[in-house]
Amino acid sequence: MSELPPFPTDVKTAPLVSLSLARLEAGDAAEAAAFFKCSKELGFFYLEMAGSEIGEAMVTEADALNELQKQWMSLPNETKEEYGLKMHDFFAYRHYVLPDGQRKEDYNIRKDDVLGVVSERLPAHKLILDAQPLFESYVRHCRHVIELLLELLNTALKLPPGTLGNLHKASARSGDHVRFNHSPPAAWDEESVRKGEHTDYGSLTILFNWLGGLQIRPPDTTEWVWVRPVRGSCIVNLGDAMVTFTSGILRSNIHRVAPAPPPQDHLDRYSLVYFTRPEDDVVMRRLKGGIIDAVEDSVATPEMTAAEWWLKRGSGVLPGIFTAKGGFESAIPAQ
Ligand SMILES: O=C(O)CCC(=O)C(=O)O
Ligand SMILES: [Fe+2]
Repeated sequence: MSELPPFPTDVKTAPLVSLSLARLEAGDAAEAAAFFKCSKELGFFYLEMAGSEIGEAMVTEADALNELQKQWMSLPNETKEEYGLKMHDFFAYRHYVLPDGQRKEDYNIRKDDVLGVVSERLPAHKLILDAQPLFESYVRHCRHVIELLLELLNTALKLPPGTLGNLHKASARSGDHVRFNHSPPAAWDEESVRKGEHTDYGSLTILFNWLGGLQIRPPDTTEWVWVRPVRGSCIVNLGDAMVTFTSGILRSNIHRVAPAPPPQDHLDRYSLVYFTRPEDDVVMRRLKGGIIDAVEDSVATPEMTAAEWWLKRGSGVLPGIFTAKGGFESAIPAQ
């Protein structure tokens, strides 16, 4: 990895706690309690990978996928568009034209293609197909982390054993995917920054970024604060599906990606995301059991399958839910 200019010290940063993957893997009760606390209060945390064999492998793989995505995003636009929305409504290359004509772009690659859950994979460029072993290893490692976190949440919520895990089996069809994100260096444009405000709509998200730019708006505030990238850690956040399943016990926090702050603002920004979603045929509604039974029915989500849900959210038809001031708001576009 080439050296990047540092994230600035004079900007306001978000109060994310840092949890250790190794300690969570080892069954450390205090770490598990800290995980449940931040899943309820902020819905975002750092996950430090050092000391975990799988975590350390993920850091190396994320760096390799970052290099790969730089190459992929450098392909001619016509080439990338061969894998665009005409190929698939969501698992595709997408772009947004900034006022200066440059493209903010992403590319969604589904877990079911990488792990062979579908018999026929969507077409992909040679760069992607040649990196199949890297993708497969990375997706399996992300799934290891996801399954551990779901199990810990299941225990903390006092749900019958395996409830959350059984809604998220890696071998079942789902909207899980890897995302490459690229933003070129660009002047701050309030409209495009605002357009990007969103909650994630899946269950859990694993994010690697190398430059600043990610901002969150903490609960009970109206101020956007920066999330500092931390080398050797990923950022994990909870999505709207966890809010629906738990009737609001868990939090899916609003966030957005702004141009990186100086002295990082002249660089192209890339990030690598793994989104987990419930299995396609899971019905999106509050779960029965554990401490969820004791809370009021506070999330008015129309019932539909997870497949309908992520397609609607992914195309912007269904607005997001997020807890800004303890209530539920819906006036944001989907991402
Ligand atoms: O690029 C980042 O840091 C965050 C990206 C993100 O929030 C998303 O793709 O949903
Ligand atoms: Fe997001």
